[in-house]
Amino acid sequence: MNETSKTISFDHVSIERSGTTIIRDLTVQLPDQRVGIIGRNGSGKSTLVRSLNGLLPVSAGSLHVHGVSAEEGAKKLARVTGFVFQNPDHQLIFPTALEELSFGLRQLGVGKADAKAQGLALLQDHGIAPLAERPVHELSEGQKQLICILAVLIMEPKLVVLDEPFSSLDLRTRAALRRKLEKLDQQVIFVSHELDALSDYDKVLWIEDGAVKQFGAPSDVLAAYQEHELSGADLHFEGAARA
Ligand SMILES: Nc1ncnc2c1ncn2[C@@H]1O[C@H](COP(=O)(O)OP(=O)(O)OP(=O)(O)O)[C@@H](O)[C@H]1O
Repeated sequence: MNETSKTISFDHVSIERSGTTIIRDLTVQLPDQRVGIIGRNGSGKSTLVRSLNGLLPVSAGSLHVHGVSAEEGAKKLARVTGFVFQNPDHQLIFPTALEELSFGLRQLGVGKADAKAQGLALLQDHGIAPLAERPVHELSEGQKQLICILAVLIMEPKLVVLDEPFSSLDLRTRAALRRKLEKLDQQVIFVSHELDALSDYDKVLWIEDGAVKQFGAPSDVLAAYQEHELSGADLHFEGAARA
């Protein structure tokens, strides 16, 4: 494996949504194992990370994710990048948790019985085996979110992208998942408004108006972001209103 194959590289990347350029001419290399992404509402964080598994195409520039070029297509990107959505209803497609977990493994060529056994073992590890056969639509938001995260982790992608996935999780589940993320060998990209959750990450990328505002050590970037966002008496909803 050469260096390029372990790195995310955005080179003068632009990304459009509904004809509007959201990410503009963004260049950054992300070789670090755990990278946090921060920025105001509407700054372009989700748009940026959605390009990593081909959910959104790059409209200009070049993107490489662990040796795969975005030009090779969404399917190839999706094979290296597991993506956990903000909203579980955008991710869950099967009637039960166990089917959701088994499906990914079946796609990777694992036999039916093995896939089921591995899915069940993972649910057991997280103390939620009783949810295995429950209809997904009957689960709480937090339970659904946990299933989404496990459905990605069970496939052991080279890159795990989490787009603000902890908002419905209780304290205990959050802490357990954080510990799990810490132990992962894969690269993790974590979009979050919870700055404390990123303080021990390797690097933090601050996105503003679809461009890199700052990229560096968490201690520097998180402090600069807080200072920038909370200083001044004229706090208003500029970021949230950008549309
Ligand atoms: N489907 C869409 N079509 C057109 N524009 C969109 C679409 N989705 C998002 N946008 C716009 O793209 C911009 C960036 O949105 P994005 O969701 O990437 O921001 P974000 O930084 O992830 O925000 P948040 O912190 O609120 O999740 C916003 O101006 C938003 O209105």
